[in-house]
Amino acid sequence: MIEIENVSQRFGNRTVLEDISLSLTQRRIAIVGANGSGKSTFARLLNGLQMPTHGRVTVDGIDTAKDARAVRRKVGFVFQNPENQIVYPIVEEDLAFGLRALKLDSAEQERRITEVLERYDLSAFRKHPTHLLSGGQKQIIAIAGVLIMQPEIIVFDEPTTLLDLRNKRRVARMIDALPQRAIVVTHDLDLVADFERVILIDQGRVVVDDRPSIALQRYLDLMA
Ligand SMILES: Nc1ncnc2c1ncn2[C@@H]1O[C@H](COP(=O)(O)OP(=O)(O)OP(=O)(O)O)[C@@H](O)[C@H]1O
Repeated sequence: MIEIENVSQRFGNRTVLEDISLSLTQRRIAIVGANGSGKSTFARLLNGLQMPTHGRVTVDGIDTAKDARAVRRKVGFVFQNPENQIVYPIVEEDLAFGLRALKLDSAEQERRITEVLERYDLSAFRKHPTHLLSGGQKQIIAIAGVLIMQPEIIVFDEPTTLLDLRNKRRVARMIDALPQRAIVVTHDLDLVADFERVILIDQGRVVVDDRPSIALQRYLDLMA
């Protein structure tokens, strides 16, 4: 479980998140809000990419500010732009990169790479140069690179923003099928319409925390 206790985030003298306390337990949670409302900052706090200025974030009791590495083993993070995530020139090398940190033996690495490529119908791309993939393919490979680590929770920061309709649907299906818990920051309201919980952030504060039918309508009202 992710526990956020009295968290505020400041950059210089600017307050981006103000006194947020939440327990994130549901299987599918969406974070929505206007541009600049603080959603990505919130997401980055959840796996220790960002430490809170005030308060604390814990994952199963582990404080992100004390052991970010242990937290990152539990909480994977998918960036909006896969260019931030793909580092190696060949698909299979990129997938192997994260696994090395887990110190798995080579047979287990191989098993996981084959399994994730098969599961997402990507086997033909195994030896493919990553820079020749389309934007949509890059995003799918970037997500596969997080899933292969088998984190318990996955945070997605606007995973469909750069994608065409077909790839948006593909990523939506990937998220839907995940056995893990997922927390998704998005402007794509269709993506999260069936989620269990939607948190609306406005000007750094949680203004609605409810089921989608209520929270998404409040978001639409706020944007009107
Ligand atoms: N590292 C940083 N240093 C300074 N300011 C930052 C930093 N990270 C974010 N900010 C500022 O915090 C505010 C909130 O940014 P954030 O990216 O969290 O918003 P967002 O809700 O995700 O926006 P969008 O929907 O446009 O992606 C912005 O004004 C941004 O410029």
